[in-house]
Amino acid sequence: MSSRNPIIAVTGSSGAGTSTTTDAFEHIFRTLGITSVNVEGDSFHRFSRQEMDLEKRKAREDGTNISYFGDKANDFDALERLFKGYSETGKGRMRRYLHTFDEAVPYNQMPGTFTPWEELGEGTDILFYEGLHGGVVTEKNDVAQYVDLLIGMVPIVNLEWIQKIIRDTNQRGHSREAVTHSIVRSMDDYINFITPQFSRTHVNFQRVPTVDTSNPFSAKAIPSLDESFVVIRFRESENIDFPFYLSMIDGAFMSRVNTLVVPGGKMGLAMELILTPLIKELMVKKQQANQQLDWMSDL
Ligand SMILES: Nc1ncnc2c1ncn2[C@@H]1O[C@H](COP(=O)(O)OP(=O)(O)OP(=O)(O)O)[C@@H](O)[C@H]1O
Ligand SMILES: O=C(CO)[C@H](O)[C@H](O)COP(=O)(O)O
Repeated sequence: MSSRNPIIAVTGSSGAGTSTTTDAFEHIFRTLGITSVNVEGDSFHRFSRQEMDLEKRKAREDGTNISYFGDKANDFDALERLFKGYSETGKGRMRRYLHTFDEAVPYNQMPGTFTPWEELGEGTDILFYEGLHGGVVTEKNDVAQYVDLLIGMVPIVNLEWIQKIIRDTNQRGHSREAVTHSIVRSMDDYINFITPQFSRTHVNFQRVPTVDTSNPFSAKAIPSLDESFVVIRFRESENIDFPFYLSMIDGAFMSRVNTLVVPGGKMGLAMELILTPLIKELMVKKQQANQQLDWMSDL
């Protein structure tokens, strides 16, 4: 963690809604006049789509497994290096993984490829990461230690699968069977690398549908926000102004001493009310750390 160069990470599985959540953060950054550098977790995959297909085939032949949730297919060293480097110097390197033709055409590349690495950070206030591994800890890597504000985006698993299946078939050109197969193939890594992160987060936003999602593999549409509630769990409940949230968010209630539940339609408002003071606090600490540094260099 670093007061001078804070890192915010939204972590969640594929299809959980981390990209969608970025809009809420960008809105808060704009309102507070914060310049952020946005890093997409998928850019730390080790392989292009074509290479990954080959790796999957090799793993099948060896009787092993590889998935985008695990350490074989992602470069946790590089992710940890970026977080460490940014927290120390406010700089680092990033690239993008291009999923669709719409994303790839401006770069004159094919979907499933990476853009070249580029330098980032100069003149930014905050690094904002959204992706699969913002809170990952393994025997070899500890990415979570550098994150100042870690947010979990975690729909209940049936909803997560529906979101993934519908997004991957409609927007990324995969067949329903291929997406289903990738969910099955990823299960071990899901349990070992993805879910443990949600016990390290400062706040989790868990969307729970109020419509039947019992067969996610046959779902035709994503339950809407109005067809869901959002369960918001805080790691520490001291200093959290629950009475304020309850008075501001129509239909909100507490289900546990550290857990607020809001109607799905109020998710954006809840995110703004909850995250704005946390982000402001990071900025105040940043300012204080910089003032201290200036003061020391004047001595
Ligand atoms: N709160 C929500 N209400 C309705 N649909 C949602 C919500 N959040 C996400 N979705 C839908 O779920 C799908 C997946 O969301 P998104 O692309 O943000 O996931 P992601 O976590 O960024 O996935 P990946 O890491 O694989 O890119 C999208 O089609 C998005 O529109
Ligand atoms: O969302 C994902 C992981 O977060 C994708 O499964 C991964 O990025 C590979 O993408 P594609 O299937 O478009 O090649």
